[in-house]
Amino acid sequence: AQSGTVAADPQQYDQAYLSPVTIGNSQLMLDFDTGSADLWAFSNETPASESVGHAKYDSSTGTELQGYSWSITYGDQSGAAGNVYADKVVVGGVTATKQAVEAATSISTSFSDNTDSDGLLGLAFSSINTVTPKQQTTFFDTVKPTLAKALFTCDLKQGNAGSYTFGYIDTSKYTGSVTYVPVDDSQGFWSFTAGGYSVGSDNATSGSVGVSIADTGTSLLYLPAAVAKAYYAKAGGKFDNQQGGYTLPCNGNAPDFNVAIGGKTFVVPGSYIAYAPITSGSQTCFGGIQANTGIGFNIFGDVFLKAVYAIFDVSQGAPRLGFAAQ
Ligand SMILES: CC[C@H](C)[C@H](NC(=O)[C@H](C)NC(=O)[C@@H](CCSC)NC[C@@H](N)Cc1ccccc1)C(=O)O
Repeated sequence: AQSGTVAADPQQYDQAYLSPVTIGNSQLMLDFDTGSADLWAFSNETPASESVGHAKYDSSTGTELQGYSWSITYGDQSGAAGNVYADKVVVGGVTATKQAVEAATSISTSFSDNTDSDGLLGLAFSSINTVTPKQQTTFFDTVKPTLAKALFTCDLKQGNAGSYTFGYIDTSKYTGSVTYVPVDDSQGFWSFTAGGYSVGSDNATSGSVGVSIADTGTSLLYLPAAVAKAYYAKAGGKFDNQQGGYTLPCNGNAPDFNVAIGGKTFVVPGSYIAYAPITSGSQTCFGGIQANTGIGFNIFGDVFLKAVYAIFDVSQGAPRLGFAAQ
């Protein structure tokens, strides 16, 4: 049975985390994304003008799935599209001998401009994979039957290399016990329900954060508008239309954000919420907590995930998420 671990290297401000992946004979840095289910990469089929500075998948090692195609759009209106190959994919020593690899023939500018990332490796449920005429499986679903345990874990860090594991839980990566919560995979996401919250030291959690997805491919923590408002009221922040979100002082006094999941309280340090100066050298920071307006659910992105050890587990049949403090 297979198991393995791979580094997750942070970009500036932990905007995204990139991991080395071998596809055929190509070495690429991919953004592992539990919020989508396509494995796509810059390729020899991507226009040169769109792939400057990127490593590219050389599809000559793959077997083209004739007549297959893919096209994906993300919440930030970015996206990509292209053709499909079956090829060998290796992540941290775990091998998928015939994985659907989606070679991009067109890519939106936000991906072309981010030269650290050579594509995405989707880890949501394969039910939202975009390949037609026959939907394909994610890397995790492809290797799942061969894994020692049908699960993968995520250990992201603030400003430091973290890791993903496949097939095993690294008990040295967390403290205390793991709290498991049920996952509703009906929309293809790792969706769970978060409970009450509190700001700073006042521990009387109030309200209910509600339906949330765990999304390693989203940088920030998107919460109900009322919760974001309550946080920034305590943090001395304000909604800045020009910045398109809440900002707060970068002065190191941002209060922690506490949220109950499965009856256990997890703490997002205030230092993660003073996310990044709005312009370099500014004393005003863009907030790591923003309102989920227009999304319809909360997104527990990297600002939250780097505060915990997360276990994406289908070993029990029904999918579940495990969280532990790190
Ligand atoms: C507007 C598109 C909606 C959101 C929907 N798409 C999705 O839900 C896709 C699969 N997932 C996503 O757009 C989001 C989760 C839902 S947010 C509304 N996760 C993937 C995102 N983090 C990938 C990414 C990584 C780096 C840079 C940018 C984007 C659809 O196709 O209908």
